[in-house]
Parts: sequence; structure tokens; C-alpha cells
Amino acid sequence: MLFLLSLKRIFIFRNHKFNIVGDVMGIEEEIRRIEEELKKTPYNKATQKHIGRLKAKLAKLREQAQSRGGGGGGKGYAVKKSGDATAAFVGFPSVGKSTLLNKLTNAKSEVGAYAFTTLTIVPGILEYKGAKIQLLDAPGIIVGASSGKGRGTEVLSAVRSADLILLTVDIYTLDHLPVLEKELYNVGIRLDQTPPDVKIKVKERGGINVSSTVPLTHIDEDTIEAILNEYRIHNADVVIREDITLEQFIDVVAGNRVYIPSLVVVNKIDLADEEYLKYIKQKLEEFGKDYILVSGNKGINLDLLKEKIYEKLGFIKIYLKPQGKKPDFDEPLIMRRGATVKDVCEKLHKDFVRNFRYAQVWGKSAKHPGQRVGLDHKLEDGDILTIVIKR
Ligand SMILES: Nc1nc2c(ncn2[C@@H]2O[C@H](COP(=O)(O)OP(=O)(O)OP(=O)(O)O)[C@@H](O)[C@H]2O)c(=O)[nH]1
Repeated sequence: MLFLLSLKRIFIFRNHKFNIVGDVMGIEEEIRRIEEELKKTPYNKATQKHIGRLKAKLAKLREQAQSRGGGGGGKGYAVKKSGDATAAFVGFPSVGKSTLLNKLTNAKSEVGAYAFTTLTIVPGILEYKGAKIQLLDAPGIIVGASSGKGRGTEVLSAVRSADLILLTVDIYTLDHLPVLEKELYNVGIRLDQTPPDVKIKVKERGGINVSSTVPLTHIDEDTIEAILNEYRIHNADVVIREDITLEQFIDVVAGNRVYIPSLVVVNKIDLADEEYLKYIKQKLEEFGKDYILVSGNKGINLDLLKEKIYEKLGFIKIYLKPQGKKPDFDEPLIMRRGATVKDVCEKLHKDFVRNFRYAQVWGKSAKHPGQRVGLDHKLEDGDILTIVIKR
């Protein structure tokens, strides 16, 4: 009897295990099959709808694969965000990420190791021009992460919440750049793009209605409908204000995409001679992203790297002026471009938004000196701000 019971248990266990493995394999195989088909299908008016449907399917499968891998979608972020913004080094092992992180973050700053299951993400603080920038050194496990392999998905989910991505390679591994970009793309990270200007309002009935304020040269209505149907949306009003691609439309429908600026950091420049340097620069021009050549070990261009990181993060300085007093020009508040009065209130004190009466602004964003504004007012670099709260 006991023997039979344990046999049964083993059988159930095996079966269960087999199902999970079988599912993951099934998804990966399906992803590969669709990728193959996409490669073979030329893109033209006649195939556009079919390609749209395939790409939507692919996007859905990738999401499934990642959720099975235990990461993806903003889950499992084990590093506490701190400072005014976060920049993450992303790259293969041994390109010099930890060296750069150690050189850029000052010795006084706290560098702690946070357990990340079997991995570690090391944060450090770079202080530059009054801004505190959290730098993350994500371990170099990237390839395959988007299909849920290894524990790379957990790292990528930390990267998803960064404000700047530093695509890091060394002078011998420039061909990693498209690989890194693709892996990030597959986990929903869009580098150097803005969210497409598309609104989709799902309705109860009435079919799909598409209206656009500009001519659409990459996607037609049939394709839009096919993609929506793939996501089980059969009734919706779609308003498009930009000449978007098919991929951008899928991004909007799928949601859960993050739009992050990037900077290519090429390390170990000390090892390149004149001729090789020329080759590197040409390769980087072809890749088309903003880049910087550095050496972590030899300390070449590290100040320039700090400046670039600062610039890319789009910091602005706001000078606070207590009511009836002089502005504080010594310690400006460091905010990000696009920040509103509400963002400033939130940074200053948790009760400021609730108790807010009005604000006054002097500077670029003000129509006239001392303009009275509300919480939604967008600030500009160098503005002087007075916040008046209820007593
Ligand atoms: N020549 C040269 N070597 C460097 C430079 N920066 C780092 N290295 C060397 O490259 C090797 C890898 O550096 P790490 O900083 O450990 O690289 P990593 O990208 O953090 O690697 P993982 O921790 O494995 O992800 C070390 O032996 C460094 O000394 C550089 O600017 N020039």
C-alpha cells in the first residue's frame, strides 16, 4: 500500500514537472517559429496585416515567457531607489562595469551589496553639480533574459526602473551593442524613444474606429484592427497623432513599456591605437546612439562621463524663496526636466501637496515675475519658487 502511494506520488510529481517544462519549451519554440516566419516574410502592403498579427503574437508570447522566468514587468526590484535619479550600467561580464562604478562614485558614498537571490546589484552614489545620482552595476547576465532564462530577468526588471541606461561595452566587443539593445527591447524597454501619441478607448460595441491627425505611412487600418483583435479588443476608438510604426502600435496596445534614454559607454580605450580608434568611431556612428570613450582603469574621460550622465538625466535647478524673503541661491533643489510644482512639493514634505494653497514663480516658466501658479505648473531650469501652504 505504502509502495503504491509513493509510486503514485512520484508519478504525479513527474507529470507536474513535465507540464511546466513542456510549457516553457512550447513558448520558446513558438517564439522561434514566429521569428523565423517574420524573417522570411517581406514587408509590403499585402503582408502588413499578417506581419502585424505575428508581431502582436510574438509580443504576447515574450510576456508569457518572462513571467514564467520569474522576472519581467517591474517585479522583484531589490535595490532601494535613492538620490535624485538612477543610471544603470548594462553590459556583458568583464567589460569593466564595476571598475567604472567604483571610480565614479566617491569613496565616502555608501556602496553596499544587496542580495539579489543568487545575484547582486551594486548601487553607489555619484555626486555631481549638486545632484545625487544612484549608479547601479547590474551583473552581466543579459542574453536569454528576455525569454526567461537564468536569473537575468530579475536584473532587467531593476534596469526597467532606471532613468538612464548606460550600454557598456569594451573596445573589443562593440558587436554586443545590438544584442544588448534587442534584449532590452524584448523586455519592454524602449531606448531613446518617446511614448507614441496614440489613445485607445475600448468600448462595449461599435467596432474599431481609427482616426489620425497625420498621414499614416507605416500602418493601415486593417493592420491596426488585426493587432487589436489579437489582444481580444473588438470595439474601440483609436486616435493617432503621429506617423507610428506597427511595433509602436503594439507597444501601446500591450502597455507595460518603459521609455528610457541611453548612453553608450565604451571602456578600455587605453588599449586602442590610432587606427583602431578610427574603426571604433565608425562603428559607433553606424550604431547611431550617443556615445563616450573611456578608460575605467586609467581614468580617461571620467569627468566627461559624469557630465554626460548629468546632461542625459536632464536635471534642472530650482531656487526656493520663502515668502517675503530672499531666494536661497546656495542650495538649489535638484529636479528632473518636466518637473511640476507638485513634484517639488512631494520632494520637500509629504504634507505639502495636501496643504498646498498656491505658488509663485520667477524665471523662464513664469509669464511675469511672481506669477501665481497651481500644482500642475511646469518648472524650468533656474526658476525661483515660493510655495504657500495652509497653516
Ligand atoms: N585595460 C583596461 N582594463 C580595464 C579597464 N577597466 C576595467 N578593466 C579590467 O577589465 C576586467 C573586468 O573589469 P570589471 O570591472 O570586473 O568588469 P565587469 O563588467 O564589472 O565584470 P562582471 O563583474 O563580471 O560583470 C578587470 O580585469 C579590470 O581590471 C580599462 O579601462 N582598461
